[in-house]
Amino acid sequence: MILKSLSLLNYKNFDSKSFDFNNKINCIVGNNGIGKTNVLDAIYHLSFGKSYFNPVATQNIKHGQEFFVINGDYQKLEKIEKIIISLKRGQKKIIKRNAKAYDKFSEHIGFLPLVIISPADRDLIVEGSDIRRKFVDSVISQSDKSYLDNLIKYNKVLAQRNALLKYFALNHTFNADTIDVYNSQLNDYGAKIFDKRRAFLEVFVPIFKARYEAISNGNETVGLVYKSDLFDDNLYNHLKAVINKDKALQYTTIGIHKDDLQFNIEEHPIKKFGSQGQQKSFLIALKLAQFDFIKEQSGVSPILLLDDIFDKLDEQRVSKIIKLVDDENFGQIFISDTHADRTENAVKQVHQSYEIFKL
Ligand SMILES: Nc1ncnc2c1ncn2[C@@H]1O[C@H](COP(=O)(O)OP(=O)(O)OP(=O)(O)O)[C@@H](O)[C@H]1O
Repeated sequence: MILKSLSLLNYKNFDSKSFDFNNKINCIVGNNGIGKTNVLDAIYHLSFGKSYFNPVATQNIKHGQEFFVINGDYQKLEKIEKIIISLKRGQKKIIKRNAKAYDKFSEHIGFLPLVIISPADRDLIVEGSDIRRKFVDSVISQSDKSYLDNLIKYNKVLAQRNALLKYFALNHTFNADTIDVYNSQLNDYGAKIFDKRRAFLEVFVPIFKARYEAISNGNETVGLVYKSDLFDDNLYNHLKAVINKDKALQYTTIGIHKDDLQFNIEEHPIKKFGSQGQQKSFLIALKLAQFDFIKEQSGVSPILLLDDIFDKLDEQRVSKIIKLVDDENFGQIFISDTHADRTENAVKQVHQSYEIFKL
């Protein structure tokens, strides 16, 4: 799958900008703050219907403007697919594929598989469990529609149960039967999500370990450990057992929305015990494993976005990373970097087909 061309209108710092891309490697270079990451984010937007960096949709509209439009022409399985995303202040975002608007954005997820590696990935290590759950959900969702459906349904019921707990507290009342209906629904959707997460990690962990070993030359052992209350008992029983706590706190304290993925190095949390270099290698391995997994599941090479990952790395490592991604396994790659020479030198050593876009 190839992004042939991209055009932006009022997207972040761009008024109007168009690109015709190379089928293999595209390097977006320029000074700090010029908009390199914004170009990658626009490409991310086309795959996921939202920004990777700024979750507030309207903040992606250029200051002082009323709307943005992102236009991407893809070649996928010999077909041209035209994707347009537009957002006008005060209105709902629209995603169109070949001029037809999607009813549900979730239908689009996975159609244009994509993996991004960025300095912002550090949040996966330093932030709370929700970021790691989102990572797992995003990897599985790109190749499994029913997973995303179940997740959306689970979250809907969860919000209803939480609203009900608040209502009970406010009105000093309680109805066990209504809560029980929600408990059953959460149990059904939760079990499906738990099973998928467990099955996914069984396949994903060995891929991740192999990627880490290649980057670190096999010097350390790393692990990903899935933590979920559902390993002990089913969600229905758990929800019944914690009802007094839930009533007191007015929200649902147990369920797959509390699952976590522990990142370990030598069996200890990498957040506390990993060096900066080890943490960076860990994140790159995680994302390359995501790439491998999606490719294996979908049969399509995801687009790979490498945002600023060469910063603070010496030339040898830059070449090593480019070499790593430049086997035939990989499809189209987008690289952003402040150093035009550094990127070009590294890229031309390993591939003849590349394009440099100077912003
Ligand atoms: N909604 C917006 N309207 C106008 N400008 C915006 C908007 N959102 C972000 N920007 C601008 O985009 C620029 C940042 O762009 P980006 O992060 O792509 O830079 P970069 O080239 O990747 O920089 P660096 O090398 O520092 O990472 C900033 O100047 C910021 O002010």
